Amino acid sequence: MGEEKLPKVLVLGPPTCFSTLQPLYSHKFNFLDLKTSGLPLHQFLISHRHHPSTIPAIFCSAAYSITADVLGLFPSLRLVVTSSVGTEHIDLHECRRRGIQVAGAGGVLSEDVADAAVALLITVMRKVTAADRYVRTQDRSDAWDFPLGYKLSGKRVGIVGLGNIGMEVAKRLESFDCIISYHSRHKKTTIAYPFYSNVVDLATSSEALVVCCALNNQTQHIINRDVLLALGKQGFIVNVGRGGHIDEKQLVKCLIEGEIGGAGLDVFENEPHVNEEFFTMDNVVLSPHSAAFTVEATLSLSELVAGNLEAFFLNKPLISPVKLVE
Ligand SMILES: O=CC(=O)O
Repeated sequence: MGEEKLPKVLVLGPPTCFSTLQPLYSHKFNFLDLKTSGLPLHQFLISHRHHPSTIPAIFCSAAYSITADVLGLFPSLRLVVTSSVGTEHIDLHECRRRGIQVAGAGGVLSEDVADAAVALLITVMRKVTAADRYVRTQDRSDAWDFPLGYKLSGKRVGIVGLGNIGMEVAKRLESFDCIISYHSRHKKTTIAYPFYSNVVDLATSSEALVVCCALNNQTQHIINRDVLLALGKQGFIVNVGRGGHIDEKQLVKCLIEGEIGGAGLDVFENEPHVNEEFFTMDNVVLSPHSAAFTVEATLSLSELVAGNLEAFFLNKPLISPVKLVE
C-alpha cells in the first residue's frame, strides 16, 4: 500500500523507541515524525492541523504535554499512545470528553525501572560512583582512604506507590533480606507488607524510601521536608517516579544540611534542567530519566505501541488501555 493510504500516526515519541518502531512497522503506518520534520513542535502540529481529518492517532512520550489545546487541533483524533507508564502529561479528562482512547506502557517497563531503582539505591548507599571517581582521581602516592558506605542488605525500605513497578522493587529487595513496607492510595488487601497511610510515618520506620507512584494532585511533593527529616541523617531516598514527587528545594537543603544520608535520582522537577547543586554532592547519584531505557524494554515497548495501533485500526480493544482514575 502506498504510504499516503496507510493510517497516519503523528509521532512525538522518544527517538529510542521510534527508531525501533519505524523500520518494523512503517509498512503498516504512515509515521509523521516531529524529529525528522526539523520543525519546532508548535509549527509541526500546526502543519498537520491543515488536514484535520487525516490524523487519527498520536504516539507520544512523557516529555510532550497532550493538553486540551493540542487535542483540539485534531478533531479526528481517536487514539493517543504514550510510551510511558506515567500519564500525567495527557489531559485524560479531555480525551474522555472527546472520545479519544489512550494506551500506555502497561507493565512492559516495570522490571527495567525496578532494576534501575535498586541500582540507584545500592549505588548511593555503597558510594559506587563516588568510589569510581576516587579511584580515577586520587593521588597514587597516598594510601587509600575512602569513606565507609552503608549496607543495603537487611535494611527497612519503604516503597511509595506499590503498583507494578513498586512490586518489582519489593521483589528484588526481598532477595537482599530487606524489610518492606509501603504507602499507596489504598491498603492492598492481598499484600502482606505493612501499609502506612501517612508517608511521614513510613519514612520514620524506614532506612530508605523508593518513590515509584503516579504523579497527580495527591502525590505532587509527597516527599516534603517533614518526610525527609523523618527519614533521617542515615536515610536514603531513590526517585524513579517523577521529579514532582519530591520538593527538590527541600531535598537540596536537607542534603546540604546533612539531614538525610543521600539520594538516587532518575527524575527531576524541571527536566531536562537539573539543579546544579546536586553536581557537587558525593552522596547523590543521578541518571537522565533513563530507568526504563534498555535495549530489551525498548523492543518490548515498540511491539506494544504497534500492537495498540494495530488493535485500534482493526477496531479491537487496546492491549494496554489507560483508565481515567478519578
Ligand atoms: O518515565 C517513564 C514512564 O513513565 O514510563
